[in-house]
Amino acid sequence: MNSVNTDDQTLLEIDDLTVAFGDGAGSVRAVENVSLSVAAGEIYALVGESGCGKSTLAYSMLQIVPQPGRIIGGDVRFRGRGMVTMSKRDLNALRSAELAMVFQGAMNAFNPVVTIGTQVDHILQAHPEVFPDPKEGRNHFEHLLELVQLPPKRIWKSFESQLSGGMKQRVAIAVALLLQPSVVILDEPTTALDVLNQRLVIDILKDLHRDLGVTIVFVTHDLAVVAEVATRVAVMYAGRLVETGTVEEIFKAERRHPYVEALINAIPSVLDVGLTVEPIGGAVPNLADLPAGCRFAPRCGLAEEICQHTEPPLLGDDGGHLVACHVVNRNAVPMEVSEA
Ligand SMILES: Nc1ncnc2c1ncn2[C@@H]1O[C@H](COP(=O)(O)OP(=O)(O)OP(=O)(O)O)[C@@H](O)[C@H]1O
Repeated sequence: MNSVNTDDQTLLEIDDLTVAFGDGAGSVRAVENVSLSVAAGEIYALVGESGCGKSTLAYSMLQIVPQPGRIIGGDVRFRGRGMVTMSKRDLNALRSAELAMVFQGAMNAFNPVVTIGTQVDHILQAHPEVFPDPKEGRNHFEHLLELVQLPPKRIWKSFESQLSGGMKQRVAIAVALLLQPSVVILDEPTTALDVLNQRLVIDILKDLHRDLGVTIVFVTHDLAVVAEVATRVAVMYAGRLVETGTVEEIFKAERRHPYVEALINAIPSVLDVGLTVEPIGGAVPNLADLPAGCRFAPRCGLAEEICQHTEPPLLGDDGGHLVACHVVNRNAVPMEVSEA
């Protein structure tokens, strides 16, 4: 398991955030009343099955929620500055200086008709404030390519079509780091890769964190990756947070959300001893037709009467390990409604 950086300076705060797609009766809330905070130096994982709202939450961190999505409640703060009402100009400045994203399917992120080097030069020309001397910027990019284990000279002259999927993913990571952001957000960085490239990307994320000190937020459905890379975890289910805590708290805790328990049991590689794999029965509910009460109740072996009609609050202890489950929390005292 990984240690948590003791520098608890908060960089990114999600405060009671709600993001909706569509209007009126057809509207769904992909993210609902989510609060969490990411401290400098963390590797923060957003986890959950497909459709739980992870990507939407990640996009919210940069204020790039795609249409017809919009933030209808709460705020996102970077170093204490509210981003939801920030001017476009300030947002752009903040994004290029502090926040970068590697999108899901980064393989198609490049312009196919110009070389990678030319694309990097364009970024450097657009941001002379970061590297007044473009040579310095190029040297930095070469260094980043070395960190992502790619040959700088060859990559500089390459067109996208000359790179494998795994190489493109790593070039996309290097490009995201070009302007020396404080935080890089990666959406499913290992998902589209074969096993060898997944392994490589996991190692590279750890190296980048160690060598550059960059704060990493990544979206994944793979708890095995979380166990190996992350320091802190937020687990989402049907748009809501169901559990947050350090990696140790999530994997070792006795008080754990049944959904997280099920995710862990579905992935034997993250377990200490050889328990059998148990796929999670059922599916994430349609956000337009949510069950009353706990959203996980229809799939939950622990569900009781209260779970059928009352949404469980996220409750925690002083350590910040929070769980939203009536049954699991019943005997854990003292507890208070709290933010992650
Ligand atoms: N562009 C969109 N238009 C309409 N609804 C959307 C759009 N994007 C997301 N949603 C809604 O938000 C929900 C959550 O989507 P999101 O992509 O954030 O989930 P996710 O957990 O990242 O899933 P995945 O791993 O499949 O990307 C979707 O199930 C859908 O209901």
